[in-house]
Amino acid sequence: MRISIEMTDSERPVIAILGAGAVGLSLAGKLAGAARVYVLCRPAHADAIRERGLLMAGIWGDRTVEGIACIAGPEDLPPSVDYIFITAKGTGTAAICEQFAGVMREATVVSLQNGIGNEEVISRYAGSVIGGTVTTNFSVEGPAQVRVKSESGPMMLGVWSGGDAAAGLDRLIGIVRAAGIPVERSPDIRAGKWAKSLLNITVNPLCALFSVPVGATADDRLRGVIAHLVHETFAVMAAEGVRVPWATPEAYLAHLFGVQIPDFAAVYPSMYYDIKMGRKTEIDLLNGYVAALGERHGIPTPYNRCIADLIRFRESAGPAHPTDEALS
Ligand SMILES: NC(=O)c1ccc[n+]([C@@H]2O[C@H](COP(=O)([O-])OP(=O)(O)OC[C@H]3O[C@@H](n4cnc5c(N)ncnc54)[C@H](O)[C@@H]3O)[C@@H](O)[C@H]2O)c1
Ligand SMILES: CC(C)(CO)[C@@H](O)C(=O)[O-]
Repeated sequence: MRISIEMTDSERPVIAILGAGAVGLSLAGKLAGAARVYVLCRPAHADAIRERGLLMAGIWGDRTVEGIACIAGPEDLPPSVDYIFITAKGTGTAAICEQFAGVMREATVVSLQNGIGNEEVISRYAGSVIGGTVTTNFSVEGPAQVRVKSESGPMMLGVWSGGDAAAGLDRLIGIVRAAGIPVERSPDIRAGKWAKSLLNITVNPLCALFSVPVGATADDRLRGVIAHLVHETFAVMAAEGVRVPWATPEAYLAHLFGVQIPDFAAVYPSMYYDIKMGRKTEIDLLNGYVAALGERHGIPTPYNRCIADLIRFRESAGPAHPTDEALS
């Protein structure tokens, strides 16, 4: 299927997507059906988008999307932007906020990033902040070429901070839904970020350390480690007053092994690609975050601390495989 987007339609909302990787490019491909989309792209993706459009494959549809505008900085954006999505890794949030600080002051900024702490950083720059989670697997297959492989729930969006966030959220949910992305309103997005992080705290580092897909973490020899990671995280969440949809660690473990791991069995999580490409991971926003909070509350978190240290060591050892720097 070939989709052309009419870019002269001034009625369409204007959306900027900052970070054109697996999530950002896939989001751009879908949102282009309902909005004027501007994407902050590295040159390899920008050149390919200008030359032949964005190639999408997988469960969000097979298509070539034209009409996406690639930008190199805030100066390339139109004067008024309705929403800014941040889809860079958490390691790049502060730098992107600095670069786009002028535009963010007036905009509603949405984070779809994994881990805890991004919205706090964004709130220091943005007029309004919407927190988000996306429990879907995306990967970059080549320049401006993405595949959406599996999904285990809708995108969740909820008010984080700022006076205009509530009104902006209703409109945004309408736009995302019109674009064909499953999305729901989160009544408590702070808890929602923790709920999503449970999956990333358990499977992401193990898959990254051992170069295995998500399904491999159901191995009997890893289940005990995962159970400790979950118990520690629940203790820290309780101390923080965070209430996730599962009342006990056991209830979440049943969901993890019964639903989420089977849903993502064949795919590799984002941290696996970071290690493969020799990039810094989001471990400080996941297991490292749990360990740091545990220390503050006097809660022992030896499993999360150990996993965080193993990942930090693995990061310092460089790429796992030859890397295509142009796409990183
Ligand atoms: N990949 C997934 O399946 C998945 C699913 C759910 C959530 N997430 C989360 O979404 C976020 C994005 O993940 P991803 O897998 O798309 O990462 P990614 O590394 O594929 O993409 C991020 C992109 O942002 C770009 N970028 C970062 N800073 C930039 C800057 N200052 N200027 C220009 N470009 C910049 C990088 O070059 C990279 O291409 C992460 O927080 C991740 O944990 C990923
Ligand atoms: C859902 C998930 C584990 C699957 O890719 C994703 O959050 C990721 O890759 O980090």
